[in-house]
Amino acid sequence: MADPLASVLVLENLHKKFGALVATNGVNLDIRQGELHALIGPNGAGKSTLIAQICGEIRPDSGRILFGGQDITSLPAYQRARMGMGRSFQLTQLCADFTAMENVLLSLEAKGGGSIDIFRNPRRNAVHREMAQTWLERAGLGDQADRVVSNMAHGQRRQLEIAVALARHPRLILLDEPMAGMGSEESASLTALLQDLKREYPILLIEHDMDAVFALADRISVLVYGKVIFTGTASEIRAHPEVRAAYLGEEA
Ligand SMILES: Nc1ncnc2c1ncn2[C@@H]1O[C@H](COP(=O)(O)OP(=O)(O)OP(=O)(O)O)[C@@H](O)[C@H]1O
Repeated sequence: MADPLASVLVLENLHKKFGALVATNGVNLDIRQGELHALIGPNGAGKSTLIAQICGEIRPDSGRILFGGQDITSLPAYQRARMGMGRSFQLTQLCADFTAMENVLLSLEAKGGGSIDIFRNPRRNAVHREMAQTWLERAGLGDQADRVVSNMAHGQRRQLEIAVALARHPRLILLDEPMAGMGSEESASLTALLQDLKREYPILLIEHDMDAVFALADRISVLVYGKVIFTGTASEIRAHPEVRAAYLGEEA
């Protein structure tokens, strides 16, 4: 049973159907303080549907979601974001015509709940610029502040999405396939960034890149047909016959 004090996020017996299709079938999962927890599973296993329920984009049919010990099952997505649920989307959420700096500034302004006036208030702008620069540096983009997003490489955009999430002081970071579409060099540099961030932020990582998963995850949960069939460390996952058969494509 998950300890709500040690766990930043707890999913209790979540169910979700789309018509007759069972996408989430009694999922129990907890993300603990200080861990990177990876969620893996074959295509169509229900990973994105689960993350959409965590974020509040899809309402579960039954079950509960606790965030920081509070029941958030019926809260809308924007309130969950305000409570510190930071998400990096599979599809980019960046403003392509703005610079990296401006994107982080927008995120800072949104966190403060103020009006979006990054181009008008010079004094606040100076303070926020300094803060935004810190987040850009943290995400490995210290020298890219004035780069317009549309001119950035794919991997840099994913790093910028992380800087945008960090600027909101997340209590949990949700990453939905951050390595998708990356070459091996970009994946390696994002893996190094996440290695660094996971010491400070609990992270739920959905990822098909198993090298990254095995390098990063403290625990891994395997989702098959909407059900978590096993949760364990990388070596436990590798040794588990049912997981090897169901997911790693080997004979049990
Ligand atoms: N809005 C929807 N309406 C109907 N069926 C849906 C909807 N969203 C997802 N599904 C179905 O639910 C199942 C789980 O899909 P989901 O996208 O969550 O899987 P996934 O594990 O994220 O897959 P992938 O790894 O390919 O992204 C699939 O069979 C999918 O077709």
